[in-house]
Amino acid sequence: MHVLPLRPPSAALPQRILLVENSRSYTRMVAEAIEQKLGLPVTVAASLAEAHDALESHDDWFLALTGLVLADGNRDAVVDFFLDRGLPTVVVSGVYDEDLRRRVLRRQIIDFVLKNAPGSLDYLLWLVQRLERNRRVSALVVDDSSSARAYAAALLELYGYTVVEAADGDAALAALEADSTIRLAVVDQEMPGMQGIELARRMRSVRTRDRLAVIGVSGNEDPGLVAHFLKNGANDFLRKPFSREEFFCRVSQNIDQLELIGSLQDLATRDFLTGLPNRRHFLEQSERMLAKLLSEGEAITVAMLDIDHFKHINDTWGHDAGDQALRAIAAAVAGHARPQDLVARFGGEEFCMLVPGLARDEAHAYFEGLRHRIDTLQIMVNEEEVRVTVSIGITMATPQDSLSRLLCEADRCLYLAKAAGRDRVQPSWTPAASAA
Ligand SMILES: Nc1nc2c(ncn2[C@@H]2O[C@H](COP(=O)(O)OP(=O)(O)OP(=O)(O)O)[C@@H](O)[C@H]2O)c(=O)[nH]1
Repeated sequence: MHVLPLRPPSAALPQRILLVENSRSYTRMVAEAIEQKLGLPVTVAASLAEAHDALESHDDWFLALTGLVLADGNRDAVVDFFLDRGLPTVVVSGVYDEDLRRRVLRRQIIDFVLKNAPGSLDYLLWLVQRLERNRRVSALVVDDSSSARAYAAALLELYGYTVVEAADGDAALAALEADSTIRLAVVDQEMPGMQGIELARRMRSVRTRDRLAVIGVSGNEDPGLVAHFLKNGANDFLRKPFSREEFFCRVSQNIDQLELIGSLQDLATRDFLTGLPNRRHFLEQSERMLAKLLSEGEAITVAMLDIDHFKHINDTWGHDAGDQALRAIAAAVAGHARPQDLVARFGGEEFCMLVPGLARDEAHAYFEGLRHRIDTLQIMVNEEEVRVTVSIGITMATPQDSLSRLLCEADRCLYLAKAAGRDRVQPSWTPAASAA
């Protein structure tokens, strides 16, 4: 089904955050903000002893946020406590001390956040969300130097990314082709064979800017290098040697941008209520798919589906119940569709589908199956079961067909299905006796 990829459910990954601080007002504020704005569970502890008990009582830890001065330990003892347990850790400190900051960041601590600085809570929330999401992002590190590769890979892993390494351009292109989850590539310029700029150009020809961020890296002082990288498709550039903070900022900014593009694309192409592709997206996709399938001589069925007496559901159980029914039916439509089918919420209570590769009888049976699937849906509203039925009009493309004629014809059949009593599939042809 050509539904845009939904983000994999977060629930599959550990979500719990341990917040360790002796100031109750601070822990309350941070815990509330994380739970309400990010929807992640927070457990609060005021000492290492309480942190120990908390860690024992759950097994779904994702991150620790900790102060450095606690009743039963401070500074290195606190850092050791979390690092010994292998828990990704962010230090939240009440005092600005540059030596301390540097010392802490030399350890495997993710970040050092100043507690009372302006904007610090917003930064902390952004950081937690970024780290949470990074776990679903793969990053490719391309460098012929194994030590440089290991350095960048270790930093990316510290920030939660899944890392794929490549020692040259060809291996990088092969990795990119094999793994569609790679969203970020950190590419060194000075490599034998294909250099970084050429690799950036070739990567860009196979992955557009909305799907992959490329960061060029080089120790070369050549002043033209940055522009050269950017003109060849890189999004950003880092000069070696870079600090881990600079690295993290650049990487995060690029991934943030990629996500922003993704959510704008979602807004433009998805129906907000049901998550299905919207009418405009369906029409664009279908035009392209129809032309291709017709040229290949493939059978194509177009269907319009409308919920029966939907006004009655709204009037009887309320608009929210109507919305719930719409979501349930959308999920049934999406669940019935095969990977090659196009589906959309076409308007109010109307859905549309383009289904390739089925002969008349098969198409009829396919939509009968969908009608039955919706008939048997159990939609619970205020502990009451609401049943819904749908009417479906279907038609098949002829060799020179147009999308607008197919949609009109499916709509005409839908009207006939309604007129004949609803809860039925009405083909534009006379079904063989054994069909459906
Ligand atoms: N809850 C909810 N209702 C919607 C939405 N979009 C459209 N509707 C309602 O859908 C109903 C459509 O009603 P009608 O076009 O009269 O059709 P119907 O009641 O389904 O009757 P038939 O199609 O003739 O079986 C109207 O009451 C709209 O307000 C929506 O997003 N949410």
